[in-house]
Amino acid sequence: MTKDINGLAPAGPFSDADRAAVYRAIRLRRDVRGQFRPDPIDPATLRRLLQAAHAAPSVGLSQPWNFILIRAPATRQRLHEAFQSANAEAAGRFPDRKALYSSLKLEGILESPLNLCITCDRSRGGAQVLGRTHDAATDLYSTACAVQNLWLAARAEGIGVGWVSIFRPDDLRAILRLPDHVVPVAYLCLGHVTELYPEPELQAKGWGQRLPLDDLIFEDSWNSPPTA
Ligand SMILES: Cc1cc2c(cc1C)N(C[C@H](O)[C@H](O)[C@H](O)COP(=O)(O)O)c1[nH]c(=O)[nH]c(=O)c1N2
Repeated sequence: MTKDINGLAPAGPFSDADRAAVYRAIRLRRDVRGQFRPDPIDPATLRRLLQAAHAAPSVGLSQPWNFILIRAPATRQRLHEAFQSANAEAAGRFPDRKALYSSLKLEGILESPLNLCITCDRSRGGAQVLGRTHDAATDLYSTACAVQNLWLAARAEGIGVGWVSIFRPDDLRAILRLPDHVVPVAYLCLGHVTELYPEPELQAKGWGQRLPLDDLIFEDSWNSPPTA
């Protein structure tokens, strides 16, 4: 990219086609549980996905993430068992919808060719991090930004991503041998996909619905009426 004399790069809008591609990736990104193909993700593609994650914004440029690539079948088996145990407990938290809950597939730990845990090192950047001085959670938010970057890039690459959060955190810590200062933010299943739901799967299966955007927009304060 060319630089101007102040060291800044041009920042005009993308071309129509490029803009459409960005919005398309956002619109067509899905959480994937059951559509993974078993063929591996080639190293160059995986590298692009990790580069996309690593390009995320982070508080004070602290880049608190690490990427744990999980391929070993024995490790995945243990994680799958940890999921099953937590998921059985979770089903009991929805007594009125237990049958529907239990019918949902909520992970692809064993079917996907790659699992990836994105962690947040809460000590990264030292005791004081610019921008984190008054909100300690901002390192976790930064890590979530990395997850979303990867998720969108993966959609563009034809790689499905599924986020699995139904684990007892101590199980994840023990299996992945995480030190105390490292938080497992996202456990992801990755693999090629040829078909995706056109809408959130949880919507297609009657668990929930996307809320109308206009109901979520306030002006100036929480108590203002919706703008619509
Ligand atoms: C922090 C977090 C945690 C989870 C999820 C997402 C996020 C952001 N999602 C995926 C979630 O169900 C999904 O994103 C929504 O249903 C919307 O669907 P699409 O992502 O648009 O397909 C998810 N899905 C699932 O099957 N098992 C899970 O444990 C989780 N956990």
